[in-house]
Amino acid sequence: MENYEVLEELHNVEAEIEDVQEQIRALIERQERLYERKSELNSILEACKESENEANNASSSTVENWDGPFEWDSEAADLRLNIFGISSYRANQKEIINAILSGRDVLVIMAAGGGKSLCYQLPAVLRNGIALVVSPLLSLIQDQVMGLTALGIPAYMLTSTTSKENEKFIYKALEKGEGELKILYVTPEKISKSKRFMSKLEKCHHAGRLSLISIDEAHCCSQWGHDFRPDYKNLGILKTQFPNVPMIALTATATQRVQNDLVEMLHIRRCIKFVSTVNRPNLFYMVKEKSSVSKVVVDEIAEFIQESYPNRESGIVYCFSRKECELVAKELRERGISAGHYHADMDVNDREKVHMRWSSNRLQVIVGTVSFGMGINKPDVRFVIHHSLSKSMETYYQESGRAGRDGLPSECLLYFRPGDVPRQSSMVFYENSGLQNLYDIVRFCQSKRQCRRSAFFRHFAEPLQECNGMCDICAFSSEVKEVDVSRHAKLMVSLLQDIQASDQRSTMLQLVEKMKTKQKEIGCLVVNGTKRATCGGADLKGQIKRRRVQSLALGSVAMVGS
Ligand SMILES: Nc1ncnc2c1ncn2[C@@H]1O[C@H](COP(=O)(O)OP(=O)(O)OP(=O)(O)O)[C@@H](O)[C@H]1O
Repeated sequence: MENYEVLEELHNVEAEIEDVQEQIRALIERQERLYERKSELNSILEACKESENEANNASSSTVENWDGPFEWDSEAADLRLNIFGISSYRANQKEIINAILSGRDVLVIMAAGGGKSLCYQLPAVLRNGIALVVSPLLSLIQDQVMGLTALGIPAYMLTSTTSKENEKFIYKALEKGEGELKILYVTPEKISKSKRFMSKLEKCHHAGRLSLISIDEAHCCSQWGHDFRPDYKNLGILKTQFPNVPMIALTATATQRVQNDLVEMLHIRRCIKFVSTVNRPNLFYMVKEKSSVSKVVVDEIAEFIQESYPNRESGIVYCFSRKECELVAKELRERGISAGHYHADMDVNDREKVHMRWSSNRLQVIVGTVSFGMGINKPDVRFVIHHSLSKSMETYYQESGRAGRDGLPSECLLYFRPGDVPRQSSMVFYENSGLQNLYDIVRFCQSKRQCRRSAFFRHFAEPLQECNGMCDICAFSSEVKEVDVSRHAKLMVSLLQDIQASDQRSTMLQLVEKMKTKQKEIGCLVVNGTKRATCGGADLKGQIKRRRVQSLALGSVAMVGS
């Protein structure tokens, strides 16, 4: 081949590469627009399904004035003030209570700390008979029973920890109406596994003494929710067996899909729905870049706590793994912060001890995995720090929402680094929409422009509200410099495709090394257009591989780009 021929072909190839790059750029832009449109369409679809459901259930769309007046108004007000010690209702509480007392089934979506408990506890006290409350966690139940007992309300629980004596008392109260019992808490397992309990409940109902049924943390019914509990699936039996007993289902968060799902599963299609805003105006949301050096991350967290909370105000630090959680707690202690770890691998007594020490302010910080979750009722948690990102927007909303339940200003700080994405993606890979949910929160973390609060509104399909400078984006919106990293991204994708085509495996760090070598090799950044791996084939293995490649690409592109 002559020199001039080589040069000519080189020019042609370069021109073609430029052409391909242009096309890729256009395609990526189009893909971005399509993603946005897809999410808009999904929201519209959910809204359509919702209005269809409402049209089918004519009664739930009937506008009724749940504000009153009702015949029980003064008795309810008296109980609220003199038994519960609450001077006025919060948003929706009165309406929910009235709907329940009118005998209707009710679905309540109310943010953490909004005051859901009063919505079923007050009607339970006001109505004759016994109210059944299904709640997912022993600790949650214990807290509630303790609180009610302190108010002088006869509340009991029937769980594995109930003494024989109390069990006898409860069964007598259910069967014969003897003794004073107003509110009975059980876990969902009791409903699905104890025939004896169900038969006593049947007798109670038969005698007209079952006043209402409350399903707490109702999102656990839906496998689309963030805390699915298989035993919640069987709770539909309650409405089937006791159709005329009003049921109230309560949760802090439920997307439209979860709401539809749980209404179906609990057989309360004609329920009245009360949806309060997801907005927690007292929470300040911020995302910080996480160093790849773990010591630096702990240094920063310790500094944040010591500087912002010198009076040992309470906080939570969420970690990804049990090991990490023990290590971070130890390192915080070494930096002078009183911290204890909490995870599912610990002995129940040790776990309970840490929880109690933290609840009574003897421990400032609890460093936990996701298992430190539902049932945390501490109202004065001033900060929730995520040492690693959560697996979805919903989970993050729930976990960060444990801050500031007393309504006072509190902070939610999330440490994000792209390198944390693959370890989360391997955990959520087999969950319904697991990767999709993970990528939503990755977008939340990587966003340099969108108000954090508005991201929650969009996620829960709620109209936007003012943030009032209560997130890092709105408070410190500095100049965002745009850098075009598409060439890096293309190179990375081509590397991943090569790896996939040759059936190799690679960690994130190996990938970064490969990327650096490749960049050195070629001296400039071009896409290897000729070595395209075939991603076709509808078999599961192929799909799984493709999704792995996508998930790696998402983390590593950002890593190299940053
Ligand atoms: N109307 C009210 N006025 C003042 N305080 C209230 C009112 N209603 C409830 N509270 C208080 O607010 C706090 C939170 O209430 P509650 O525990 O019922 O919240 P929740 O909605 O169940 O939250 P979570 O989902 O986090 O469990 C409690 O201390 C409760 O006594």
